[in-house]
Formats: sequence, C-alpha cells, structure tokens
Amino acid sequence: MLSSTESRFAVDAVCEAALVARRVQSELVTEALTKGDKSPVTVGDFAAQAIVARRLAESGMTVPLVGEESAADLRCESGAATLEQVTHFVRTIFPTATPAEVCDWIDCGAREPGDEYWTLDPIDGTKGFLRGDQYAVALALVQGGRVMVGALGCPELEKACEPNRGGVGTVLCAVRDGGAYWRDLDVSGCSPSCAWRRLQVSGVTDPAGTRMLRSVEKGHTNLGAIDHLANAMGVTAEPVGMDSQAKYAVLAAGGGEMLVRLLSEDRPNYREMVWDQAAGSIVIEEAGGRVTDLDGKPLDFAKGRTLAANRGVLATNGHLHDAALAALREIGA
Ligand SMILES: Nc1ncnc2c1ncn2[C@@H]1O[C@H](COP(=O)(O)O)[C@@H](OP(=O)(O)O)[C@H]1O
Ligand SMILES: [Mg+2]
Ligand SMILES: [Mg+2]
Ligand SMILES: [Mg+2]
Repeated sequence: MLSSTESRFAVDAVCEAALVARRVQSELVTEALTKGDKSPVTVGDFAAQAIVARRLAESGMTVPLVGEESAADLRCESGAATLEQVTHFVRTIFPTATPAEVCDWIDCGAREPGDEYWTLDPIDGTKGFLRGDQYAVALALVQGGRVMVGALGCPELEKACEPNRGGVGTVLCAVRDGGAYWRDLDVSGCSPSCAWRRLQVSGVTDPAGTRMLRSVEKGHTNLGAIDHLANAMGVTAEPVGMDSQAKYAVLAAGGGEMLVRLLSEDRPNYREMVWDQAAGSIVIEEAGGRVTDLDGKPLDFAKGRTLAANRGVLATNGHLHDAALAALREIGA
C-alpha cells in the first residue's frame, strides 16, 4: 500500500509540519509579512517549509525541493522578529536550530523544477489559515511532468468525506497506480482510526446532482462564472466554499463531485503554481476522479514553477467531467 520510501517520507513530513502549523494557529495566528504579490505569509508557512526541507535533507534523497516560500524577507532587519518566532516553532522539532539554519533550510526550496522534484506548499490556503478555516500542507513528487506521489495534511478537516472543521485532522496520501488513502492526522494516542482507509470518489452521474467545491477567496476564482456554470449544468445545490487543497480531499473521498478553479476577472492570465495542484490532483486521480485544465488538457508539471501550459483547473469524480467541460465551453470560461 503506502510502503515506498517516498510515500512514507511524504506522510511523515506533512504530518509533522501540519501539527506544527496547527500549534502556530492556536498560539499565534497573524499575518507575518506581505509578499511582493501582496499575498500573506505567516510564521506557520515559514516554519512548515523549514521542517519539511530539513527532513528531506536528512532523508538522503537527493531530489531537489521546489517550495513556495523563500527566506529573503526573514534575512532583512525588518524580518528579524518574525524569524525569531519561526525559529521558536522549528525548535519544537529541531531543538538546536539557529535562525541562520532555519533560513538556509527554507531556501532549500528555491530549486528550479527539473525532470524530478519534490514540490511543497507549506501552508496552502494561508488566507483560510488566518481566518481559522481550512488549510493544508501539500507535498508531492513529480517525475517527467507527472505527479507520482502526493500527501496532504489537513489539520482542520474532521473527516475526508465532509467539508467540516474539527476533530484531529486528516492526512491523505496517493501513489501513482497504487491508490489513495486517508487516516487521522494526529495518531499520537493511536486509536483504531490510525489505520489507512481507501479513498473513492462519488458515483453520482447526473450533472444536476453535482456538489461543487470552490475557493472562498473571490480573488482566486470567478464566483459569478461558477454560478453560470452551475446553471448550465442544472446544478441545484449551492457551491461549497473551502480554502486550500482540503477541497481536493473532500472530492477524492466522495463528499463532492466537482471543483473548479476559474480565472479571476482581475488576473485572467494567472497560471497555477505546481505546489497548489500537485498533491491534490494525484489524490483525486488515484481515488478514481479526473483532473484537467479548463480546456480538458492534462496538467503538465514539466513547465517550471507554474502550470504554464494550462488554464485553470477542473476536477471531477470522472463521471461528470465531460458534462462539466461542455458547460465550461457553453459559458465561454
Ligand atoms: N489570482 C489567483 N488565481 C488563482 N489562484 C490564486 C490566485 N492568487 C493566489 N492564488 C493561489 O490560491 C491558493 C489558495 O487557493 P484557495 O483559494 O483554493 O484556498 C493560494 O495558495 P497559498 O495559500 O498557498 O498561497 C495561491 O497560490
Ligand atoms: Mg501563498
Ligand atoms: Mg497554495
Ligand atoms: Mg502556501
């Protein structure tokens, strides 16, 4: 099942980082810095990237890491206080870590994607994290432009199959041609639910019965066009807003049939980042679903840090994919 070196590494790393992120969320939820693209980054994002990068270096795997965050802003004087906070949380895992080491570990993620790479979103859904909603630690191994292993740590997802908050959180892992599985995130008490359970997408085939999942942030998608799409498909249920790749987990577990990332009106030329899609897409595919861009093309992870050859993302339980692509064409999305 999930016995390869790579899948065991991915699960252990996302669990460790997700539990630290959860600790940051309970003790210190605040926007630490604003990045060049005006997006927020928190102590949790930096700490999670430092921890996963350090674990990868220790693992002996020589595959480069492509991570979302960089330590450049922590290395300046204005970032010193944030760096101190980040170091405090990294020391809960690596007690002797120094601020300089923490910066170096974070910057291990600055590598360019080649034929083989790990890609990390240390906190996907940072805006959800700041609001106290869903977020995920997402880690995936890409080879030859295809995702081969993916793991998602979702501290606020109670069960994979429902979009509800709470509980001990959820971890998911998928291996190409090996299936997708989930279990509780925090198994420190190791109850019976620390066993892996197979993920299977929903069997719904009638487009009218589609439960749609979408971003909460209107700047990350196009809410008006999602409503048009729902009308074109005859969907009756209101789309459910959820931050992060936690919504990919819900789709993979059969708690929804479709998720769509439409291009926002203010950034129509936006291209998805590899770490925002890699882990979530293999989890859905290995649960029996289908993932393409808005034109029906497969996601191509061999084009650098972005999915430069793809426009947006459409993921479904497979049964509804062609109907969704037809509706996307009909509304001109
Ligand atoms: N204009 C845009 N269109 C689509 N996605 C965007 C975007 N601006 C930022 N994002 C991405 O949307 C991700 C969150 O997705 P969602 O809205 O589904 O939670 C962010 O990940 P981070 O939170 O890791 O930065 C960010 O990379
Ligand atoms: Mg971000
Ligand atoms: Mg992200
Ligand atoms: Mg992120």
